[in-house]
Amino acid sequence: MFARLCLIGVGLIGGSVAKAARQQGLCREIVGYGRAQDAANLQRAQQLGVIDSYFTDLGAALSAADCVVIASPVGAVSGIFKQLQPYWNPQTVYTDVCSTKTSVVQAAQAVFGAVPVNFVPAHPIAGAECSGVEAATADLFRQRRLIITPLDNTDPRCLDTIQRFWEAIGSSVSLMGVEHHDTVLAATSHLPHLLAFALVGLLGHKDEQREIFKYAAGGFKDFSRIASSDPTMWLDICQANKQEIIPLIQQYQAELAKIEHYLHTDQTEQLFATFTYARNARQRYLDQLED
Ligand SMILES: NC(=O)C1=CN([C@@H]2O[C@H](COP(=O)(O)OP(=O)(O)OC[C@H]3O[C@@H](n4cnc5c(N)ncnc54)[C@H](O)[C@@H]3O)[C@@H](O)[C@H]2O)C=CC1
Ligand SMILES: O=C(O)C(=O)Cc1ccc(O)cc1
Repeated sequence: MFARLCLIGVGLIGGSVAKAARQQGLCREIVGYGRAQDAANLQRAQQLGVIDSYFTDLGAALSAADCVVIASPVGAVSGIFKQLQPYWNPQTVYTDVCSTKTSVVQAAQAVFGAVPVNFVPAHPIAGAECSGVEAATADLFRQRRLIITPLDNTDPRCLDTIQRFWEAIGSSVSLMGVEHHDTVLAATSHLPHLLAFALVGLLGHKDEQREIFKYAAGGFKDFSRIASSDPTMWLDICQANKQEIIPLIQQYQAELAKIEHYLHTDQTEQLFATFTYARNARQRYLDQLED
């Protein structure tokens, strides 16, 4: 499919894209690019056989690349577009894997004036609470969703290429508007991560925290897993999508206040109805996972 795949950022997601693309025979050569401070990580990625070679010189990394995947933290994307601009090649397909899409598209608009037709914004809805190339796996995206947020001017051939790439890796691809993506992901990904950070932080500050964590059951382990996620990555995501996240925090606070009120006033039926409604909603979520 590609002669040279260039990954800008070779961590959990970039490394997993590389492993999956290699396993499926989607490219002849895979190279990584990073800043001087990323060199040790890139060297490790090469040692692990995730990439064939790496560069800290962007021009060298991009040379002969027919596909470029930006797999850096959200906050680095604007700077990366600025660096890419002088080398931008109309024959190359560019894409990204970032968790927020409006910020990425706005960054491209700011640098290029209009989002280049050969840039296809994308987001794999798959990952983990761990980061780094050591955690990369070839099957991370298998049977997982991937959202592409094309723009009106996106070249259909580039869109088709990126869609086929992710399908070959095993993902189920959906197309969605850029802003709609950020609304949906704020609810199911960004808010839950914030809630996990908030709860574990709250408990961690308590004097009896050792006792609390010692006797935590499986439910706490399930709920708190994503509080092990990379704080830098989540800072970037939350800042980039705060317009969508803040109203959800407010709605969640209102929901908690309602539950608090039911408890205070012994409104058993209301409390039961609240739990039952949520349980049924989760069942609907589980049912559609099987579809
Ligand atoms: N971790 C997850 O579960 C998921 C993450 N994402 C998105 O994927 C992107 C990458 O996340 P991860 O792979 O988890 O992070 P990671 O921390 O494992 O890897 C990011 C890599 O980018 C490199 N990097 C940082 N700034 C750079 C720059 N200016 N130029 C070149 N390289 C740079 C770092 O050295 C690091 O190796 C993020 O935008 C994240 O929002 C998307 C789906 C799932
Ligand atoms: O670890 C988990 O359960 C995740 O939710 C991983 C994840 C993190 C960020 C994304 O944009 C998509 C998926």
